[in-house]
Parts: sequence; C-alpha cells; structure tokens
Amino acid sequence: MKVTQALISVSDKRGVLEFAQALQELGVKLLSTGGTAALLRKAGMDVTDVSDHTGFPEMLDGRVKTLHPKVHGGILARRDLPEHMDTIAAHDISRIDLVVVNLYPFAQTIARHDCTLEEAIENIDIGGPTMVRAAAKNHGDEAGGVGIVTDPDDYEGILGELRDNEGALSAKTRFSLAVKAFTHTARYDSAISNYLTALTDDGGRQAFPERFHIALDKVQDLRYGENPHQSAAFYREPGAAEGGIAGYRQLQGKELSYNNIADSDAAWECVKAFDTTACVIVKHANPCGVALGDSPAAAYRKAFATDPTSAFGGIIAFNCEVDREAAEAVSAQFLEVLIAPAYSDEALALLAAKQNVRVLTCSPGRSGGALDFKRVAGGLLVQSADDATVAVADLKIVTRRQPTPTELADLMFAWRVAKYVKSNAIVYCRDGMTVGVGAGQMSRVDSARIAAIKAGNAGLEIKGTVVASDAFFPFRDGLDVLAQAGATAVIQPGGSMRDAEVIAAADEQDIAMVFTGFRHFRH
Ligand SMILES: NC(=O)c1ncn([C@@H]2O[C@H](COP(=O)(O)O)[C@@H](O)[C@H]2O)c1NC=O
Repeated sequence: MKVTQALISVSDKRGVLEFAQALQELGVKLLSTGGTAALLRKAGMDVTDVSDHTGFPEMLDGRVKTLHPKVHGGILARRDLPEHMDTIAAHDISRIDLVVVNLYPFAQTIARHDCTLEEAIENIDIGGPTMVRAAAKNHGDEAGGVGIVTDPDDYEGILGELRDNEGALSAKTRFSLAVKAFTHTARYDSAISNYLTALTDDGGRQAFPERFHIALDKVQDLRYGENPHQSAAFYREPGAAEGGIAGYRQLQGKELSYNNIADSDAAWECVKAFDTTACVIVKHANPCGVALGDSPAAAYRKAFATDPTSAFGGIIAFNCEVDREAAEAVSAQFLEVLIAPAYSDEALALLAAKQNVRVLTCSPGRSGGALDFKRVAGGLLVQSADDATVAVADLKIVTRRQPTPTELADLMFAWRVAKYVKSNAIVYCRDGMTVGVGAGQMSRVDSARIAAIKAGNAGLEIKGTVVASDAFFPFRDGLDVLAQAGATAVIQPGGSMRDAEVIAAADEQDIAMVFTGFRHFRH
C-alpha cells in the first residue's frame, strides 16, 4: 500500500528537512507539529499543521498536540479491515501511513547537573510515545500498515525502499521498524523510571535507583562462552564512552571469543593507565608482563621478559601506535589478540602474514560507564568504578628510610599495575617493568612467594626491586618475604591493625615504605 500521508514530529531535527523534501517529491502529503512544521515551512515546503488537521490548537504548552482521534484514528485503523476503513471515513479521518517521531530529549536533560525535577518532568514526552506505540502496533501485514521511523539514521534506507517499491514499505520493513520503535520507547521509559526511583526526599539523586533498568545492545553472538558447552553473546552499553573494549574495531584475524574479549578488556584498561609508551600482556585476566619503554618494541620486550612462559597465547596491548618493529617483535610469539589505538601501514602489512592473530583498534579515550557490575547468583552487585588515583604528593612515607627518586618512580608504576592484578596482588618491579607478578592468591604471603618464584623462573634478578601490594599486610610475614627476596621499597594502602608491626619489619630490613591510603582489590 502506497504511503499517502506522513506525520513528522521530531525533537532531534537532524536530516529531517531533506527527508521531508524527499517524501514530498514522492507525492506524500505532510502533517507536522509546531517546531517541525516551522522548520519545514521556512525551507519553502508545503506542510499542514497538525492543529489545522485536527481542528484543535496545540495547547497546554505543547502537552497536547497530536493526542487527537484524527491523528490516532488515522494511525491505528487496520488497513485490512473494511469496518475500520469505513469508520475512519465516516469521521472524516484520513490514513497516516508513515509516522516520523523522535522524543523529547529526556536523557540529555537529566544529564545536566542543574536539571530540576520540574524540567525533567516537562521533558517526559507523552504525545510522541503514544504515536510511536500506535504506529508500531499497527505495522500491519501484506495488506498494508504503518511505518514508524524513530531514528534519523534510517531516513536514507526508508527513502531507498519507497523509491524502489512504488512508494510503499514492505511488511518486513514495517515490522523491523516497529520492533525498533518499541525498543525506543522501552528505553525511554526505563530512563524515566531510573531517574524517578533514584530521587531522594531532599530532592537529590541517589547513585543507585530502587529499580535498575539496564538496556544493552548486542554487538555479536559468540561461538561459545567461557567453556565450549556455554552459549554466549557480547553486549554494549548504548551511550557509553568510546574508550572501552566494547568500541573495538577488528582489522584482521579470527572471530573474537568470549575469553578473548574478557582478557582484551583487562589488557586494554591496564595499558591505558600509563601516559608514556607502555605494553601489557594478559593471560587469564591477569597481566603477566607490563612495561614502559622508549619505543613500543622496547616496552614489549621488557613486558615479555617478565614471564615468557605465561605470555604464550596471550593478549598484547599497546597504548600507542604499533610500528613495524613492534609488529615484528610480537609476531615472534604465539598471541591471540593485539590491541592498540593505531598501527602503521608497515605494521599492518607484516601482521597480515599472521592471519589468525586478531588485530584490534580501540579508542584511547575514557572507558565505559561510571558503574561496575558483577553477576552473583540471582542478583547483580553494582558499584562505582575504581577510579581512585594517587599522586606522589599524596603518599605517606611511614619508614625511617625514604624511597629514592628511582624507587619512587617504580613504586608508582608498580601501584598502577597492581590495580589490574587480581587480589591478592603482589607486583615486583624495576626500571618500569614488572619482574614478578603474584595474582589471585587466597593469602598475601603466598602471592609474595609466588611472584618471587616466577621472577626466578624467568631468570630475572629480584634483588633491588620495589613492590606494590594491592591491599595492606595483615601480618609482617608478607613484608618479610619481600625483604628476603631482596626488595628495597614497598607501596601499599596501610590501614592494618598491625601497621606498626609491618613498619617495624620494614625498618629492621632498611626497606622504604609508603602508604597510599586506599586499596585496589580486584576480584
Ligand atoms: N503532546 C503531544 O501531543 C505531542 N505530540 C508530539 N510531541 C513531541 O513533540 C516533539 C516535536 O515538537 P515540535 O515539532 O513542536 O518541535 C516530538 O519530540 C514529539 O514526540 C508531543 N509532545 C509531548 O508530549
């Protein structure tokens, strides 16, 4: 059925003029609301105001514009039922075959820090969702129905189909537009619910609403989950900042697996923590080598040297462009995924010879949402992201001996790495490189021992290293292990009941120790 009449009422006016002009050229009659009609008319278009169509003025500050049987009858009448068609004809209601609506910008309004409740309420669209839902419900079948367009990105495709299809939209297109439209209104209402249920009695907003709606967009189905007998998919938060792994672009290689994405996230978040050239190698969600370097290749070689055994089949991330030398260096090992903000042409040409390696670019910007989620059986733990940082000036030196400038630089490096190592985390470092990483142990003292053993296995000198501990030492035994291994300086949060005992142990062994005042647990 040919589209004869369209109603256009949009807040986001991007591309609407060109779309309306093209519709008019196709012979579609246009109805429109105040602001939208004014925009179209200013461009010389022939458009009928909805108020002239209904015989009722827009009223109540725009709260009532399109809420009228002349509009909703024209949308909701079933094209396949003669009785419906007779009824609208009897009431002089004409068919509206295409509805082009996007809603008041509620999410953008409440994102403003100075937004009042009154402003938020006024930005709850009523007439818009009513039309969107009506049109989506009446998307119809082969006999005809209504097309509902809520996304300016769809304008071009719609025009293409109308041109190719003698001015009609197929039932398939109308159905997929309807699905998108109901998703649009569901997301809109979720934002309203999240906002209102987070309001506090004193007019403030609590971070965690009483009811939490999360809307996610599927990025892709995955071949399987953490194990081959689990099914899986990857979802992205709409509107999340670009810098997270969910914004990845794959340049070559096999499809990413569930574990690839989880490990890539760990590697990418860790490498972004450094503001000079850095490389991170991750295995099973933990960094097994992190290093700074004068070039990406130099950083990689140091990171790899931490634990060549574990680096096999790892995920490698750089925070800078990968050049030919770095591409050559990483190609010498078996790796699953390579991530960087960019690659030189030479590097890409070289990597192309290893077609199985998944090569990704990610934006170096800030990562996703301000909230962190963790699934537990029957629920979800939600917390603010761990974005605490410490500056040298904030450190509290608690031992007799002060760290030397070199130790201090390595302590800061080690602390940054420890944040990305699963607890209990102990990280030995020297010269901007990890020397031994102890991760995910149930006891801190075991983590300290394992990290030292791993450094030995890699043939690295542990004497003279500095150490970061992601949380305080409950007893002096952990500190004693570090001292016996030959560490000379330690960074840790402090705050243990036995801090005095741990500080005394450090003083006894001439270790310089600094407290950050906060911990970096990662489970
Ligand atoms: N009240 C109504 O009947 C009504 N009908 C359409 N709207 C909205 O008004 C906006 C467009 O308004 P204008 O064309 O005046 O700029 C659209 O976001 C549309 O969703 C309405 N506004 C709010 O509820």
